[in-house]
Amino acid sequence: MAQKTLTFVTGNAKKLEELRAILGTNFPLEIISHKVDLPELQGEMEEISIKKCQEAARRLKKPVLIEDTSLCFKALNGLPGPYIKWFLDKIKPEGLPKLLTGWEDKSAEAVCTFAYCEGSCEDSDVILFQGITKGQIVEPRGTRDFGWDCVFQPEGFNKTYAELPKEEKNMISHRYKALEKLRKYFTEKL
Ligand SMILES: O=P(O)(O)OP(=O)(O)OP(=O)(O)OC[C@H]1O[C@@H](n2cnc3c(O)ncnc32)[C@H](O)[C@@H]1O
Ligand SMILES: [Mg+2]
Repeated sequence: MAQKTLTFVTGNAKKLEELRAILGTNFPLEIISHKVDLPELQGEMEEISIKKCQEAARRLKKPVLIEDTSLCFKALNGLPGPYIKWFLDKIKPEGLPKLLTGWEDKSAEAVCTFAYCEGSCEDSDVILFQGITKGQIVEPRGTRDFGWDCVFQPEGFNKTYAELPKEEKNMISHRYKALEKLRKYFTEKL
């Protein structure tokens, strides 16, 4: 029998690459990707992910998985948070540590929220899987191939995400932690 599929809707090829590397072959569903840059409302992380998932389901008319990533600076009460994409776009990674110039506290949380919905997708039908990795915002170091990786140094490491080998990032990252919850859910369900 053909393997069941799960459609991951994202406009970001690096997210898809990490998801495939993290889930590997030890996952009961075949992942199909659908490249759409979905509109994102303003609000709290969870609310943004729920609405993004509902919009994906409305467009594709089948069960969908989406993901939204935030980078939350403690000194700024959680900002840029879900708006990190636009900060990065305008001020580039080197601008991010500058936002914290006036603060001694450079701590931040990388938060990944996957949202899955299967059927009618009322708010209560959307299931969330969240992973958080704590770290520090530092001057850019390492490769520049993925977002803010070069300015985020995870707790317990002296390398930024961008300096760590991909396999190592994928063993400790916010995305890994969220995907472990998702894996558990689908492994038990199927
Ligand atoms: O289509 P979607 O899935 O929304 O993809 P996106 O690129 O728009 O992603 P988000 O809306 O979640 O915005 C998150 C921003 O953070 C970046 N990002 C996401 N995960 C990252 C990671 O693990 N390391 C570094 N940057 C990351 C990403 O490139 C965006 O600029
Ligand atoms: Mg987006």
